[in-house]
Amino acid sequence: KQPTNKQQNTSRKLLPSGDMGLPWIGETVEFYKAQRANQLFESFFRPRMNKYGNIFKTKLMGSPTVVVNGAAANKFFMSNEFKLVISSWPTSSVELMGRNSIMEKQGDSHRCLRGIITSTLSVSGLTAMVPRMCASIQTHLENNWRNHDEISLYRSTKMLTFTIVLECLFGIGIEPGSLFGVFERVLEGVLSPPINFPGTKFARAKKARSEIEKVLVGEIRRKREAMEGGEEEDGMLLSKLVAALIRGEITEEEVVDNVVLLVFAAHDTTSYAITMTFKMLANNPNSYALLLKEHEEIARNKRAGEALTLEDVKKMEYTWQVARETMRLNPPIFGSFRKAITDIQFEGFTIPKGWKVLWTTYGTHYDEKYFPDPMSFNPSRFADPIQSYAFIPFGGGPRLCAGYQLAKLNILVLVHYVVTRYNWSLVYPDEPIFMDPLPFPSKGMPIKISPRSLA
Ligand code: HEM
Repeated sequence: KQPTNKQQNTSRKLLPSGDMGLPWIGETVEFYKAQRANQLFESFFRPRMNKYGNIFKTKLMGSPTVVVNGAAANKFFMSNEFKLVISSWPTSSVELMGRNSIMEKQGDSHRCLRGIITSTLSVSGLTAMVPRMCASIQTHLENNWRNHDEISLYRSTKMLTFTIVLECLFGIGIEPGSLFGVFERVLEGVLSPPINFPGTKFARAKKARSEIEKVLVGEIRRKREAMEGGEEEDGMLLSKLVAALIRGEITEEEVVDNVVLLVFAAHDTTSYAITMTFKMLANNPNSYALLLKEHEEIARNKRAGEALTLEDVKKMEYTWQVARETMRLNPPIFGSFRKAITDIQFEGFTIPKGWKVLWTTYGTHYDEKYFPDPMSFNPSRFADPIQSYAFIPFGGGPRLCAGYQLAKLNILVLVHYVVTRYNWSLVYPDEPIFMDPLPFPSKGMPIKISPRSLA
């Protein structure tokens, strides 16, 4: 008896077949080529989804990998973290972030670290953070934007995000510019091949990582001494981590590795989200007019020099719709790998233990089933509830982005100060986006700026 179409497709998708490219490499070359050109969806995922459906098999970097798309698959694989799958990072990331960072943790130790990190982003944590963030952003604009008529928005937001994570989240004061370059060197190696020969990106990153370690260990020990001498926990993440260290719940290596990981997780993601938000606003003047009205109203109710509050940020509803629509169309992270820790049955498919699973943001963000007319920029679609697990720039389940609230604050507060204080325009409206491995504007998105005051 002939198998039905569905069965034919199913066995084809999951059989290790001859059209999967070379035995070890599989489709890795095609994948990387598409990634570098920021064409992962158009050149890699979409053609295969058209041919095989939302779930298909490929082979990437030596691993049989099942690519999954759609809200049901996202929900299944994300919420079954630790039960059926675990997150799976390349060797270079693990070596550079450290084996003790949250991304390598499972079960109770994951819960413990995550609890400490997210406790700084509770309502009371965020209430205290908003004025600190306003101060960091205004200082940054004062030092890097004032008296300039052109700046690189991407470069500027990278430096700013770095400062915000250290100053506003951890409470580690830094000299502007110091450590930034060293961290950048670590980040450049995070997804490069793990070849530790002099001159390779990975070797440079390893060296930079040990420089950072020295500085951080110094900070941690100073903080520990002060807290053991009676200094109160100040609500910042460094003091919360050191308090847990003193209580014996975590180790010094865990503190170091998680500082490095959080800077990494925050850095290119938030700065890309911010630069693309400005790009979308430049290309959609009607949206910009609405957004500007929202911020002018908030600014008019403030005295000169008065910082924003969490209440003000909550009023930036349309701006958050713009930012979400921007991340739907331009997700900073294209997806993430998992490893099956047991044989998995999903929608009639069997995914054997040890295989990789790759969920992608594009697969649901560009699906008209969830987002009608998916390629058009329409921020107000977020005025209505969105089906769960269809909008996933921050992932979902137990590994949902732990810095989601920080990223949101960073985007909204920066947009506020820029649009109320500057006229701006893109230098290259059609600037291409590259990926290595995260997306970035190829020329750093220069913008022309001039000061403006409220009418
Ligand atoms: C627009 C900005 C950001 C985006 C798009 C983003 C996206 C993501 C995504 C997709 C994940 C899940 C990865 C997976 O499932 O494998 C994730 C995890 C994570 N993110 Fe973010 N992120 C952003 C900003 C931040 C910031 C600012 C921080 C912290 C300072 C942060 C910290 C983390 C951490 C710690 C995890 C791992 C959570 C865990 O394993 O429990 N992220 N992020």
